[in-house]
Amino acid sequence: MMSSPHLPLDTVDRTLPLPSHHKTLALRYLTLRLIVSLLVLTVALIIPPAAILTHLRQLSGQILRYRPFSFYSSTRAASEMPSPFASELQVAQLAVQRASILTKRVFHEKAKGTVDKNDKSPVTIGDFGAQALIIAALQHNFPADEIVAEEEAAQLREDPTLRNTIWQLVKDTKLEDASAEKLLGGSIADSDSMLELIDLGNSKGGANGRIWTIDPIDGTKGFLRGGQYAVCLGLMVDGHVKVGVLGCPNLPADDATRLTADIGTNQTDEGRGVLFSAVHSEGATSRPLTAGALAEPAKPISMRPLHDLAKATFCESVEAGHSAHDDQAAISQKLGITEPSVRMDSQAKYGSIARGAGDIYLRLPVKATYEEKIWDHAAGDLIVREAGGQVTDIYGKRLDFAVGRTLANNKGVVAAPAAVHRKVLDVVQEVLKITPSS
Ligand SMILES: Nc1ncnc2c1ncn2[C@@H]1O[C@H](COP(=O)(O)O)[C@@H](O)[C@H]1OP(=O)(O)O
Repeated sequence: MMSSPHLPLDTVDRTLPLPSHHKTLALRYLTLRLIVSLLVLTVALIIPPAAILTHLRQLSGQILRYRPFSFYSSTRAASEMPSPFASELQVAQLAVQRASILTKRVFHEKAKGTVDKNDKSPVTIGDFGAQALIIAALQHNFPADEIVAEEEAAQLREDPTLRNTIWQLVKDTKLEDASAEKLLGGSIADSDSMLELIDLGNSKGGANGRIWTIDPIDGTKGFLRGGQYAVCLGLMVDGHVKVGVLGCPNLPADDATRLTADIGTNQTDEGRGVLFSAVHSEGATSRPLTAGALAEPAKPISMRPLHDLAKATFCESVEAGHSAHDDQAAISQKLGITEPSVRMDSQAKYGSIARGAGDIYLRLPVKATYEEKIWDHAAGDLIVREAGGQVTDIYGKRLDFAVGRTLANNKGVVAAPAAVHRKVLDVVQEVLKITPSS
């Protein structure tokens, strides 16, 4: 009987002898299968199945995370799934790094010792310049995203001299790494484009979609005196902060440096500059904010475990008009803290407690009507929470970034390690006479 490709398999006559070259092929095939089976058995006996799975996950993660940039360095362990915000984090870090370079130039060229400290023009120049550079990077990479930023360009449209001063700085400020600079979109085309970019920061904010928050120079007084200030960038998705980056050019680069006072006032740049970052559910990190910052691996940071609240270091604003120093002193005393508070400007306070250089940050309201701005808190709030902290307002509510350009649903800020936050909040409420119903 002839076998036919159209016959069902079980009708083929298997008793027919195979041609000899078929026999050789069959023999080779069986030998190969035997060798493969033996290999699989050996591997399975030596390496536990979980390890094989982990290896496969690592391999797929590495392939998915591959970026053709030499400076790219993810903070996630290789065994984890790729971060959904990897490119946002990378762009945000580089954008903050580039803007920080501009602010340092402004300080050294236009502020340091040369002007009356009442002259706010270095702040204006640094603010507009840093905002333009950050928005240019965001616009290049995520053109559909909205932006809530502090500055608008109307003042520059009326002042050609100021506009030109800023443009000269903006067009000359670049990252050292050419591929990183290219990733951010390179130079802005001209000064008109710069003004248009600055004005893109006019989103109303809210609970829907992707919205970036920018404070180009947070802590203007600190910036002017050569003390603490921060370049702040956060990404919110549907009202929740997912990525936060803080460039703190004047904080000590070494995470282990404990807070004493406004460290770094008018010192050189040597050993200073930190880039704090956090991605929701992925932890917080720090790395030196040097020119080639992202070449350095990011180090995970965490809040200091506080076994004895009396030994806490608490920090607060320098400006008495920004937070109630007297209430904060009373709280500190009730907690048994004997060390004086550490006063510093800007969101550098959030970064400092997140890396365990300090422990508690209190920002108790001075004016009942003041609404905190989302760009003053978005990045810092995420960085502290991802480092093991809790951040609430004085009523114990999480900061609500979903209601517009301000934190209209919150009053004040209480940030502390999660394990002791409730205790700190109890004392805050006792001193402020807040009852659960108030
Ligand atoms: N009455 C106030 N209460 C709280 N924060 C304020 C008040 N007035 C201004 N600020 C904000 O404090 C921030 C600086 O905080 P810090 O004291 O921690 O450095 C500034 O961005 C400033 O916002 P703005 O730029 O709108 O004036």
